[in-house]
Amino acid sequence: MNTQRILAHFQESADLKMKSAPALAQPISQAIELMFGALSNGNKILACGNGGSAADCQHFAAELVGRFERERFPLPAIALTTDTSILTAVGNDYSFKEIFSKQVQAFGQAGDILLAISTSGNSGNVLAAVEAALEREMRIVAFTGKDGGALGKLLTDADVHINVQHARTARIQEVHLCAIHAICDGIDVALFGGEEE
Ligand SMILES: O=C(CO)[C@@H](O)[C@H](O)[C@H](O)[C@H](O)COP(=O)(O)O
Ligand SMILES: [Zn+2]
Repeated sequence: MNTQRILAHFQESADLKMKSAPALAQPISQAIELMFGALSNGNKILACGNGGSAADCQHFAAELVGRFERERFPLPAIALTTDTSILTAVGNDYSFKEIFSKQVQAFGQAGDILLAISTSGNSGNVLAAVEAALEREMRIVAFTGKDGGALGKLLTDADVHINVQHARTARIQEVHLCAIHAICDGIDVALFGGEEE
C-alpha cells in the first residue's frame, strides 16, 4: 500500500490536535476542577460510551483506579461498559438504550460525575445515561465531536462540554484520548502539586 495514505492519518491527527488545543484547554481545565472536587468530597466518576469510546471509558477508569504517571492511592472511577451480564440482561430485557442509564440509577449519587463520551453526541444510551445522571444531581463531563449533537443540548451550565469540531469519528476519538490523559495528569497535579508548564 502507498504509505502516503498512512502518513496522511498521522498528519490529520496531529493537525487536529494542534487546532483543537486552544479551544479545549479551558473546558479540560474545568473538567479537572470538577472531577478533583468530586473525588475530594468522596464522590466517584462513572463513565459510558460505545465502541472506541467504551474503550476510552475503561482506559480512564484504569488510570484512576490504578495509576496514571504518579504512584498514588486508588481513585474511584467505574466504566459502565464492562459487566457483560448487566449489559446483556438490560439490553435483552429492557432496551439497548437503557444499558448505561440503569447503571447510573443503581450506582450514581448526587455529587458524582458522569463522563459521557459520544463522537456524534447522538447515541441513545449515552443520552439516557446523561438524563438519568442529571435527575440524580450528578454533574456531566461530556466528550463529543461534530456539532455536539443532542448531548451538547442536554448539558447545563454546571456541566463541562469538551467538543472536538471535526467530522471524522476516528480523529475525534484521538483528540478525546489526548484530553483524557490531560485530565488524568491534571488530577495528579491537583493532588500532589506539580511543575506549572
Ligand atoms: O471506534 C470506532 C470508530 O473509530 C467505533 O467503534 C465507534 O466508537 C462506534 O461506531 C460507536 O458506536 C460510535 O458511537 P458515538 O461515538 O457516535 O456515540
Ligand atoms: Zn476506532
